[in-house]
Amino acid sequence: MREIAPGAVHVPGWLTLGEQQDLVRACRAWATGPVPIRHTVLPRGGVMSVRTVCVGWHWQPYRYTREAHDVNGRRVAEFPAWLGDLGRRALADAYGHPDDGYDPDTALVNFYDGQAKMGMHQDKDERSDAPVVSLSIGDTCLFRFGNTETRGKPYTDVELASGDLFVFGGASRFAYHGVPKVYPGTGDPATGLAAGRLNITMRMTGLR
Ligand SMILES: O=C(O)CCC(=O)C(=O)O
Ligand SMILES: [Fe+2]
Repeated sequence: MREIAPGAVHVPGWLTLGEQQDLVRACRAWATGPVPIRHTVLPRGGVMSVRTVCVGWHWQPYRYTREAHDVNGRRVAEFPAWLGDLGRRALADAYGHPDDGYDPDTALVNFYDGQAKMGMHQDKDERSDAPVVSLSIGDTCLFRFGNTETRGKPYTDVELASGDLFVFGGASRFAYHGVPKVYPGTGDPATGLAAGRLNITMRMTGLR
């Protein structure tokens, strides 16, 4: 466990192998539908290198809706109760105190192949300042965690490996962060993911 910045905590190896296998299975099912996983298209036409499927609420830059209007118009899969339980347990373990009613209602499931990256950004489309809970499975990545003012320095580079938990809330909730690099071939195929990196972020949208 390491505090990267106030409210930002990295917990290496938080998920068991069995939990990682269960999450890989769940993400595989979500990736097929009702809204299939896809490369998100940005408003100015750019295409994200990461592939994303959403649960609970659909994120499309830069808002949440129930239906995936930029994919097939269908309503995304329900956010399952077990995932909320996992999110509360994650938060309690990362912060070392009970979760004060953390109730995530959306998860963004990102799949990175060996070339995929994510630029520095803030998670700020939620109407809530509740923490973001991030779980990583598969290949290790370089995760850059910065500050709330600018995309640039100061930032801290952290390696997120399979099973790692990262929580950012409080003073770090709106910090810029990104994934400059994935290290292909570093994951354990026993998770069920033969290649690439899976990242699941749970959030509270504040919507209803
Ligand atoms: O892949 C990660 O570790 C971060 C993903 C992320 O920042 C996001 O989905 O907003
Ligand atoms: Fe993010």
